Amino acid sequence: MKAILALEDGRTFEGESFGHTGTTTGEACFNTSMTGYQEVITDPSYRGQIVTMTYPLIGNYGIAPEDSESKGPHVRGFVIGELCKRASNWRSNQALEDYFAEHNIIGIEGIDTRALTKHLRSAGAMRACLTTELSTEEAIKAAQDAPSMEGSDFVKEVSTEDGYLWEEESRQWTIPNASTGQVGNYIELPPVRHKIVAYDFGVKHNILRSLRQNGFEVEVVNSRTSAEDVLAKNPDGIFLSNGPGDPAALDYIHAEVKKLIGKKPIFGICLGHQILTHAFGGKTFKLKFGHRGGNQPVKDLRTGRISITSQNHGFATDQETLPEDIEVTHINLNDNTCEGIRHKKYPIFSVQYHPEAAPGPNDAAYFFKEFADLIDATKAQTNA
Ligand SMILES: NC(=O)CC[C@H](N)C(=O)O
Repeated sequence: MKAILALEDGRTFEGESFGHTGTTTGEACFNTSMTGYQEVITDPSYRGQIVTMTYPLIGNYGIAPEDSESKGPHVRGFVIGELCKRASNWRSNQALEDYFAEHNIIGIEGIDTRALTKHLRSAGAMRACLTTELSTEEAIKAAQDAPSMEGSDFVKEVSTEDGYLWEEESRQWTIPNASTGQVGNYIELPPVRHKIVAYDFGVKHNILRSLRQNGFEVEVVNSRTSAEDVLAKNPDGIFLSNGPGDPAALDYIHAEVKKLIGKKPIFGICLGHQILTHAFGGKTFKLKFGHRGGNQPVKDLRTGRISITSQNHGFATDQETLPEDIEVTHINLNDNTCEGIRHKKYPIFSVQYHPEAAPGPNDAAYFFKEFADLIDATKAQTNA
């Protein structure tokens, strides 16, 4: 069916819908990863966004249940150049189109995603409307009437209702075993060394998996859990997850995290890093068009080492607002924005990017081990 993507500044694109039909609005953004569309679609941090993939052909390996980063899709709409009609992958059990139809997600193909991306890069992030039923004028109006990403709290929509213990399935996929027919190859998990509590602001499964694979037992809790309740569990450390929306709109979370500073080792990723920024008394701001993809260069200022990282964020820490006690440890080499911080006195650090990848490079995977080492050092100090 004919579909229209309209931006709030009046620019429009026409294409064909796939999956669901109807009308949806959200913030238009682009992701430059060459693979990993399923991880992007199911990453809760994309809540409220209409995502464009710059890679020209999408859907070629279908959907495989184990590759989802959460229980279902979170994007508000999906914009691509060309949809591959026939998925080819032995692990896939569904075509992207059918997955979208099942979950009521509107996709649009046949879009000049290069022109759209260049426009967003020069004009900045914008609200958008994706529709199969409105006229062009109506669609532009709907984009203009959509709520802004700034000030939006989407964490309350994606956090787990009840707490749970992460059960690691430790599966590393390989080709099917020819003699047993079994698919998947199970890796041995290390014994549990540390028990931590993870705040779920929209956590990706591969973060929980990476933590477990580094010797953590992970108890996941709702985003509204009080600092008192977390400390009552007496964890060895606390993890602050990624998540959607504007980090500045989460005062009720900043206040709880503030109470945890100096009490336990803390590690934060993406939204977790931005929440720590606020808890330290710093501020975040909206980037012009965000960092989303698998090739973002980050420099570790302490070692000079450069990592190619997986990223997905539209806001960033304002370095000028950080108090004396906080050191900027990492910067993005494309625009020099803050990508990592560390407390000078307490065992607390965070990164703006995604060491768990999924999708993207694994250069930064060492942070999970660093967190384990930091807890070891803290325990040794307390026992000394
Ligand atoms: N991946 C994330 O945690 C994203 C954090 C935040 N929602 C941002 O866009 O900056």
